[in-house]
Amino acid sequence: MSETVTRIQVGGTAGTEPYEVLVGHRLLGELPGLVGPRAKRVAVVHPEALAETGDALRADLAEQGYEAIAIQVPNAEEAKTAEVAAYCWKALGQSGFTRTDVIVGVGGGATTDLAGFVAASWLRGVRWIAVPTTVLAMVDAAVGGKTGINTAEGKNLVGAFHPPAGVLCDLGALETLPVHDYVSGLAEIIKAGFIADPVILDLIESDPEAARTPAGPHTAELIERSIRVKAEVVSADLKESGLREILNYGHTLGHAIEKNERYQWRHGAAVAVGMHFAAELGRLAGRLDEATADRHRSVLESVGLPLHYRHDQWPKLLETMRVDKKSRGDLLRFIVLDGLAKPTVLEGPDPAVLLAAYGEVGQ
Ligand SMILES: NC(=O)c1ccc[n+]([C@@H]2O[C@H](COP(=O)([O-])OP(=O)(O)OC[C@H]3O[C@@H](n4cnc5c(N)ncnc54)[C@H](O)[C@@H]3O)[C@@H](O)[C@H]2O)c1
Ligand SMILES: O=C(O)C(=O)C[C@@H](O)[C@H](O)[C@H](O)COP(=O)(O)O
Ligand SMILES: [Zn+2]
Repeated sequence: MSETVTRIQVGGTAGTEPYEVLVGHRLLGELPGLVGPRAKRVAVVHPEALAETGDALRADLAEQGYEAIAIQVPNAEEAKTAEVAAYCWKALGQSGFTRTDVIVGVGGGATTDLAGFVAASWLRGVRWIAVPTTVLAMVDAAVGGKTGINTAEGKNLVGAFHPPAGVLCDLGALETLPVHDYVSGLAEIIKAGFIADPVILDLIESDPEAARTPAGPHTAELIERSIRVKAEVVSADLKESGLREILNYGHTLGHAIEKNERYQWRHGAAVAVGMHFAAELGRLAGRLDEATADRHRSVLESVGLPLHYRHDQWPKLLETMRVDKKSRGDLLRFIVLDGLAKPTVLEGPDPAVLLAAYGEVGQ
């Protein structure tokens, strides 16, 4: 029986190179074809948790005749540092990596962000391929070419737009993902539902418990729909000159929470609280109807994502939000909804409204 592989094109407009996101099972055989004939060397960047997978990919590529090395990096957010990037640069330098050689990032969003950034910065840009192994990386991080690392001042403050040459979403990888990480990825899926594709919300609401596992009946559809949302946005606005900002829904507060928690919270969990906040902000600013704001609470809670954060942290969170990339000068800017699937920018909200919105979130 032939297996279904869905191919979603990204880019190819406004002078950008097109590439494909493949979604299906047993896709790793596609990797050598994506690496291509020009490369002599391939570096497989993987987190500690995926040491076996990283080594298996390295061995496959070596069998195909490439000089393949594996670069193991820390799990999760600990990989997104200047020190770890420098460690990767050293490994590339020592193996004689040239402009025609290729980096493969296999792992969650933290690994693909790092691997993409290393690819963007090495020799001012080499080809890279993303093999996302978490829900979140499949539907969001690995697609669209935003790469980067954190600094002491905040999240993703250093990075580059450097799209991959291809993305392989092998759904089989999700079998080993802890449920906590699986659910964290649902936050970005729910984000895609609120900003662009409400069918996503209907599918989750039809059976929230099933949505929490890769065995659920709608897993592939939820992942594919979310990728299509992302693909459409980044194809129209790769460098975030406008439309792409909608993908930051829930992230202004979410990133501040992640920093405040020293990155011990998963990104998706922080973004879930951030979306709750954005919904309240939209409602209190007179943009969003009450039913849609309530729907944020119900759908996020139904899959086990958090809605609340510490009340006493507001002054610190506000300070961090000032260096959010959407800020312009002293002007804070938030993505809010004018209604379901109608994202828009709220600039310089009244501080009293901001505080009132946090009043619904803080505990
Ligand atoms: N570039 C973008 O557009 C973009 C978009 C969304 C999120 N992000 C970034 O993505 C990161 C979050 O990514 P994430 O949620 O995938 O978390 P993650 O990368 O931190 O991975 C979570 C944990 O799961 C492990 N892991 C990964 N795949 C596994 C598997 N198949 N089985 C078992 N363990 C596995 C990882 O090693 C890690 O310990 C954040 O840094 C966020 O900023 C980037
Ligand atoms: O791709 C984008 O654009 C996004 O904003 C997607 C977000 O889910 C993602 O977390 C992204 O890394 C945030 O980017 P940042 O520019 O706010 O750091
Ligand atoms: Zn995100």
